Amino acid sequence: MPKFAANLTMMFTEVPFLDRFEAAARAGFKYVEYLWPYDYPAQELKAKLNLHGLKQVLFNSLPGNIAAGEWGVSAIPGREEESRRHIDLALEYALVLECPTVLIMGGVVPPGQSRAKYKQTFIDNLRYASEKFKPHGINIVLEALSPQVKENYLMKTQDDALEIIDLVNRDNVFLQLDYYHAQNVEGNLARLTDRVKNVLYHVQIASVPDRHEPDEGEINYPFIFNKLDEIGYQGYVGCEYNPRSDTAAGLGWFQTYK
Ligand SMILES: O=C(O)[C@@H](O)C(=O)CO
Ligand SMILES: [Mg+2]
Repeated sequence: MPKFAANLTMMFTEVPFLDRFEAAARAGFKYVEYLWPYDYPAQELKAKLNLHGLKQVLFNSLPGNIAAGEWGVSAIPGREEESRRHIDLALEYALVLECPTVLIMGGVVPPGQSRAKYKQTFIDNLRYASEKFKPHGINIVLEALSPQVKENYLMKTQDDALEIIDLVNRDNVFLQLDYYHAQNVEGNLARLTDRVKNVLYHVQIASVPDRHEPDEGEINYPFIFNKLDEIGYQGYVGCEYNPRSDTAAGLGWFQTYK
């Protein structure tokens, strides 16, 4: 049975961020993930996790200048120093939070720029991250994002991410499969799951097309959860969706899994 993690960036937004840990625990979650921890001291976040008996399973490296359209700097040529600062900071947080996995954000490739150069920059920075994280047993994941959410992101399909994982060629760099993005771009989710199973390390879910609870829309999630069991997936499943209304009221789908 999948181990579900509440995504505290999207869920429980009825309460301030630091109160979402308690709300997730009350709703029956044992695991949490969220985009970025950096607005808070790591020790303060760890205290919240401990207080509510939660384990942090994922967070991201910094995104760069979101207002300027950035979504990660680790693939941007000329921003290597900044990328490595982001990676070092992510490691500091991962150690305090005892978080086993960090998503390294790649970047948007502006139209007209060389995708090959962005890819190579990302590979170089990922090798830096891999070496830094390796002695601590921390893993890296890469995620493909659909254009609906982030146009011109370096990785749009799972194959884009798989190619980079292959070229990085390090044993602590894996795939984060977000079924919401995968359905937007690729579909064929059961076969896709089989195809990526050897590098699959984190999963995220939401309905398509509306990115709500996984109990509506065009993806049959009970079937996908069985599929994950069938391939022996041992990782976490992040609930990265925008609740239709009240988060707790929308958790009917979760009752059979907690
Ligand atoms: O799917 C998403 O948007 C997130 O998982 C994320 O990490 C943003 O890059
Ligand atoms: Mg995602």
